[in-house]
Amino acid sequence: MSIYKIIFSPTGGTDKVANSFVQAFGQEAKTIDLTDFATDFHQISLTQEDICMVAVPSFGGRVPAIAAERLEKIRANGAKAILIVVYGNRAYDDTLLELKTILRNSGFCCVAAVAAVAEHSIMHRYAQGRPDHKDLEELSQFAKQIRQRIEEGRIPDDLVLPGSSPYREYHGVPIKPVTKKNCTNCGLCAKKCPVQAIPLTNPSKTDHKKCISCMRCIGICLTHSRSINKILAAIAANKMKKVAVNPRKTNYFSEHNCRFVFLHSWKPSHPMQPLGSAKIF
Ligand SMILES: Cc1cc2nc3c(=O)[nH]c(=O)nc-3n(C[C@H](O)[C@H](O)[C@H](O)COP(=O)(O)O)c2cc1C
Repeated sequence: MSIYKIIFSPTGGTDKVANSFVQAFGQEAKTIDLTDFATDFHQISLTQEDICMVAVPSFGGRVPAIAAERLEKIRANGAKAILIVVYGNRAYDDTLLELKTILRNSGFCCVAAVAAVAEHSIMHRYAQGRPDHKDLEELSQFAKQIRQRIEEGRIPDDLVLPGSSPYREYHGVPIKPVTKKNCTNCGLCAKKCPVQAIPLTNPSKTDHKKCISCMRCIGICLTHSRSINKILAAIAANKMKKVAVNPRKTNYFSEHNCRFVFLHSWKPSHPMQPLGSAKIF
């Protein structure tokens, strides 16, 4: 039996949440990086004994299309999946439901799910500093309970998750990173761009049609040479104010026919709120 972290985390927020799960399983995990365009995902074949934490951010209330495309290529052969969706305090809409559908089609057995909050990777004023230590402690408690359930063979035949189909429409956001004059053409952003939108030798020629605005190139640039239009970002952030400003709590799902499972030893660190909806993302 192997533990896998199957992850799409352009700027690291999703990874923080996934790691708290992986650690709670107390066994070293193998990483399958869904941002890596060079991996042949068709070659990945798992077994029924394997346990996988599958973690993606919510982009526009959906699974990022490129992550979905790569997940669909994996042959799971009944491997168990714990679904982890991370969002920037607006809403995750249909992301969990979509992820479940993708994973089931790839042959995963969906055991449990979580929707957690991390700092918004475009509008950093939302969910700043999250996941915080309370979030991570809660997540780790939940992960330990799920590990125990798996050991005892208590696996739901159908994990009931929020969301509806047809899924929320998402056509990307108009905020695209650009290159500043101090760029050294080192090529790191091109090598790490999940969708190969940046040419290796000329980052200023970024293909905005391919770009998914994931913000990875900004986060990893050693010379801080990539940025987004701050005015556009501020306008978008203001539009989201009503739905994203109050801290949301983590949602946990682990039982057949049960929407939110509150564990007895578990207390929410952030107030309950209805899922928000905003016109942008
Ligand atoms: C293009 C894009 C779209 C996003 N859409 C949403 C959204 O619909 N709802 C939300 O709450 N957060 C949204 N976010 C915020 C991310 O889900 C959140 O910041 C997440 O932690 C990013 O994952 P990462 O740090 O692993 O890259 C979006 C971020 C990006 C870059």
